[in-house]
This record gives sequence, C-alpha cells and structure tokens, in this order.
Amino acid sequence: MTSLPAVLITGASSGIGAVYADRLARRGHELVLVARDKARLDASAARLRETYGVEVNVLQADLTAQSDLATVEARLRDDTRIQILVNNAGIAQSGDFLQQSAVSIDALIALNATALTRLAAAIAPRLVQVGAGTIVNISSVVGLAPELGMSIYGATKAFVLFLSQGLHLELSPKGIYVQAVLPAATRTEIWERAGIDVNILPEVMDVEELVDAALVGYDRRELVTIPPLHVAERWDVLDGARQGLLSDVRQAHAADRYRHQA
Ligand SMILES: NC(=O)C1=CN([C@@H]2O[C@H](COP(=O)(O)OP(=O)(O)OC[C@H]3O[C@@H](n4cnc5c(N)ncnc54)[C@H](OP(=O)(O)O)[C@@H]3O)[C@@H](O)[C@H]2O)C=CC1
Ligand SMILES: CC(=O)[C@H](N)C(=O)O
Repeated sequence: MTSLPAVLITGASSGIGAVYADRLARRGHELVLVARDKARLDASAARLRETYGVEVNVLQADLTAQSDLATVEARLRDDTRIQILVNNAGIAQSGDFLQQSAVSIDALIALNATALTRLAAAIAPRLVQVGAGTIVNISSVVGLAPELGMSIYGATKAFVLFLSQGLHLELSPKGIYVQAVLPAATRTEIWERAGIDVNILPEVMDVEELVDAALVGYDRRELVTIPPLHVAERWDVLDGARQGLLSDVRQAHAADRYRHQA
C-alpha cells in the first residue's frame, strides 16, 4: 500500500481549516495542524487520531509573528513527509477603509498575504526537487469584486488568486499542483471575529459543503475552484477576457487616447 503524503494546514483550529483537517484525515493523510489556539488544536488532533487512526501533529504558531512564521517555514522546508500545504489561515476586515489603523492593516496583510506567500515559498523548492506536491491557497470571491466591500481584505484575496495563477504557471511544469479556492460567505467564526453578524447575510454556505466542494475541485486538479459559482462558464469568460488583454497591452507606444492633442 502506498502511504499518502502528510498535509500541513494553517488555520486548522476552526472553520474551513478544521473541516479540511477532518476530510484529509478521513482520506488517510497524516496532518500537521497550525494555529494559535493550542488547546483547540490538541482537542481536534485527539479526535482525528481516535476517529481515523492517522498521525496528527500540532504546531502552535501566530503566523503574524516573525519567529513563529520562521518555525513553520522550517517545518515545511525540512519535514519531507509533508507534500501538501493548505494555506488557509486568514482574518477578515473589521470596518471600512477609513476605519483601519496601521496595526489592523499590518495584521491583515501579514497573515492573509505575507505568511501565505512565505509558507508557499518555504515548501516549493523541496516539492520541485521531488517533482510532486500540492499547494492549496484559500482566496475569496471578495478578491474578484471590490463592490463586495472590504477593500484591504479583498486586495489580499486578489493577491492570493494572482499568486496562485503565477505559481501554477511556474510550478505545474515541475510537477506541482496549485489550487486557489474562492469561497463566498461561509458560516465560520471569521465573521464574529470581525464583528459582523453572519445572520444578516442573504446567502451563507455551510462550511462542510464548502470544503467538500473544494475537494471535488482538488480531485479534478482545477487551478481555480469557486464552489458558490453555479455557472462555471462565467469564470471562463472572465479569465478568457483577461488573457485576451495580454497581446493588446504589450505595446511600444501609448494608445491614441493618451497622446497630447496639438
Ligand atoms: N468564512 C467565509 O465566509 C470565508 C472565508 N474565507 C477564507 O477562509 C480562510 C479560513 O477562514 P474561516 O475558516 O472562515 O475562519 P475562522 O475564523 O473559522 O478560521 C480562521 C483560522 O485562522 C487561524 N488564525 C487566525 N489568525 C491567525 C494567526 N495570526 N496565526 C495563525 N493562525 C491564525 C484561526 O485560529 P487561531 O485563532 O487559533 O489562531 C483559525 O484556525 C480565511 O483565509 C478566510 O479569508 C474566504 C471566503 C469566505
Ligand atoms: C470572510 C469575509 O469576511 C469575506 N467577506 C469573504 O466572504 O471572504
């Protein structure tokens, strides 16, 4: 029997990350669970060991703290059993742009963008060396639409989508699978943590349904998985239009409309 690779999941103490942990343990993967709340991670690890008989390790880390981030990076660089990274930890934005403090801006970008990128960069060279492995990055539909509010949060999620597309281009020829998952509103603690009552939102997906759908996309080796998008062609049209711009924007001269009128 071939043994499955181990998976490191960030933000595994609750919500989407906790359900990924359950589903991947059920599939027989060993896990490394990362988050700040060690008691919660320990409880979850004990349940997963008991239920699925897999090895589950806990790595307590605040991914916005440099020393903790370095510890998780080192684990990803050195632990050759880990061949799948689920880059899930994230926080939402509390309040609009004018209400943001320097501290809240730093925390949002440090966790949602910097830590996610650093962890992908820590594992990628090792995966490339063996020519196999997976990086799953949790983005959001908010990253597609400033109209949904949360400008800074959305910008971090647009960053995650862009990064995933770039990593796919660079790493898939070297045997690495990269997936960007774009949930819409999903019933987790992220809303309460951001001071938002999730019950006022019109459509909210259950977290198990979200993760199970994301894993269908994962099994199909999709680059971009948008579980709430019912008309898949809408994404194809959007991405096709973006790609259509490429030849148009590579020009040595400014467009006529930007030329000074004599
Ligand atoms: N729920 C939703 O509607 C949507 C969520 N997403 C994305 O899904 C991802 C998971 O969020 P979700 O499950 O909803 O929210 P939760 O709040 O339930 O989970 C967030 C996880 O991240 C961890 N975390 C938070 N801050 C840190 C930190 N500084 N260092 C390490 N871990 C941290 C939390 O654990 P702990 O507190 O123990 O550290 C927790 O495990 C996020 O990236 C989010 O942006 C995307 C679209 C929609
Ligand atoms: C979790 C959020 O706050 C955000 N609106 C999202 O849907 O990604």
